[in-house]
Amino acid sequence: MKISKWHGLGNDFILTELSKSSSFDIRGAVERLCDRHFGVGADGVVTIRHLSGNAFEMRIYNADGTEPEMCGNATRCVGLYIKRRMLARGDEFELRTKGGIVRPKVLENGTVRVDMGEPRLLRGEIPVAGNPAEQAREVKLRADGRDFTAFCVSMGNPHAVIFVPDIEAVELEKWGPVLECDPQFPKKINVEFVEVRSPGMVRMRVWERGCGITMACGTGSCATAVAGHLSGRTGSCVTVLLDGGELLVEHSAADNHVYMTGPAVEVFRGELVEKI
Ligand SMILES: N[C@@H](CCC[C@H](N)C(=O)O)C(=O)O
Repeated sequence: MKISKWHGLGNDFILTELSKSSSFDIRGAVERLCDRHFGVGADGVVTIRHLSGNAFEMRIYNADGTEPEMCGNATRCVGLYIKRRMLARGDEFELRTKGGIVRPKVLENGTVRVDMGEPRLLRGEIPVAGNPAEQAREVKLRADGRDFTAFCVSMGNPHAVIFVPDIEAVELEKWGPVLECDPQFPKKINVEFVEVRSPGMVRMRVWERGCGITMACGTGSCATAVAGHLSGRTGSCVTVLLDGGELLVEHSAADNHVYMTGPAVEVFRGELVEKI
């Protein structure tokens, strides 16, 4: 099996391409592949399949083997993969995912801008317990004897954005796993702690569902930008400072879509020795 290793700001993936007719199911091997001692090592596995023209199917699996709906950093990696391998014409592609359709565009400087579509704000869409037709802007949470208020947003996958005065005081490894599994989130949730530095800049750290702490989260950055914008804490365009680097995210007033721009890096290409 041919693979390549990619990362978006240190959020790393094993990427493999499937043929149109392949019925190969990688799920059973994901945990082993992502193991940093006994496998290749990664936060997740991504498969892509060419459908037709510029349209591709993208699927993502977390390091624990679960299958989330969407992954922002992977969409940039897949965009650049398609362009480099010349799998389709031009610079703009359509990725069909379980969380909806997104459109990466490879820019002249090699970074990738992705149209991530519209954020979903209703409890029923995210999902968050409670009235499915209401928004979840002030969800009360508790972990380790502390109270938190989260602004929940789905970018195809679910996020709880928690604004804090001081990111350095956040005990991510302690609070993250508790909040991820709060019973108000029937599909669990990704947890972002965010310190607003200015209307155009935030510092964010993430606890990802199915992975734990990662160096960056693309969908989490988009959810953060939406929560910051709609709650009046930031403008519509923010630089998100992550452990692994920076993303630029715009929540457009013109079409209500979220646009994420940042790097994608191919680290190596290889072949798995073990048959999976
Ligand atoms: N790192 C990703 C998100 C990956 C999926 C997430 N762990 C989930 O379970 O929803 C990103 O860059 O968006």
